[in-house]
Amino acid sequence: MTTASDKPYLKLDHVGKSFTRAGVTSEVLKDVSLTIDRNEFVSIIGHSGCGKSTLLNLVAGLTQVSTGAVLLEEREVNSPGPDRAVVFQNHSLLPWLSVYANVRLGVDKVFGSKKTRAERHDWTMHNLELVQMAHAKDKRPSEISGGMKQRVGIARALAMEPKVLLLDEPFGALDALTRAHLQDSLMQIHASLGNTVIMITHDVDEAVLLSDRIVMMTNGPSARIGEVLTVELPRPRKRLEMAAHPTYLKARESVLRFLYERHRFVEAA
Ligand SMILES: Nc1ncnc2c1ncn2[C@@H]1O[C@H](COP(=O)(O)OP(=O)(O)OP(=O)(O)O)[C@@H](O)[C@H]1O
Repeated sequence: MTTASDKPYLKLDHVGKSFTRAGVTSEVLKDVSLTIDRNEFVSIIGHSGCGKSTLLNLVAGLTQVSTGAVLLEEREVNSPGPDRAVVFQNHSLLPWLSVYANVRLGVDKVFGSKKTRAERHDWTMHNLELVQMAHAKDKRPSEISGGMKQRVGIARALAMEPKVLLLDEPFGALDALTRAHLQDSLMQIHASLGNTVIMITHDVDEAVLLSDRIVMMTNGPSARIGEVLTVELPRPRKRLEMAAHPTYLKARESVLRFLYERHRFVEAA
């Protein structure tokens, strides 16, 4: 018997994407198929320029597929929507608004007719508290650090209660310590809210620590999924315990071998 839970939550069905510029067509992605379960945390890793952001933009609905389809709960995705929130590497907060107003903007957009003003205020504060930024609610983006801006960007995305959270190298521009703190926060948020997350990263340790599965892309052009690794580590995961865990080390080695042996990046001449 088929039940609702048997159906794929998010499905990339033979997705291809080409861009045409000045009459020249280049195929970036070719025949990418993947199904992602509700609550799953999936990382996408691959060399620079292989098409990771393109893939995320297709799921976000910011770009259209050339072939195949993206389906969320069996409905085709072909435009952006609040059910899929994106957090970019370069925090995209509105500089003239306070931290609070940046999050509240998204809350009003999604819940304007469903929640009262007081409820929208409480929900905004709740999400700022989730990322430990409530104390800075009245500050402008220029008055807070890069890590804090990224926290606010995540709060803004979470506050919209998206079905899928799309993270495009969210911690890429941060120092190692801040990055570690935010990774820990993200793991806690994922554990308590059970979001479905797709995260692009270049950081092998980040991918192994956070993910249920790691999708490894081949080099472009015409990039495809080369391998998918399931990370069989129990949760909650503690970074210090993981560092010496045999499963962690094995997963890390598999990803490194994929990237640096089997699909080594060769700079175009
Ligand atoms: N709008 C566009 N028009 C034309 N080409 C594009 C467009 N967007 C992306 N591309 C091309 O698609 C390829 C993949 O780009 P994409 O940004 O998806 O790669 P990436 O894997 O995310 O790279 P990085 O890791 O460096 O961020 C590149 O060759 C890029 O030039």
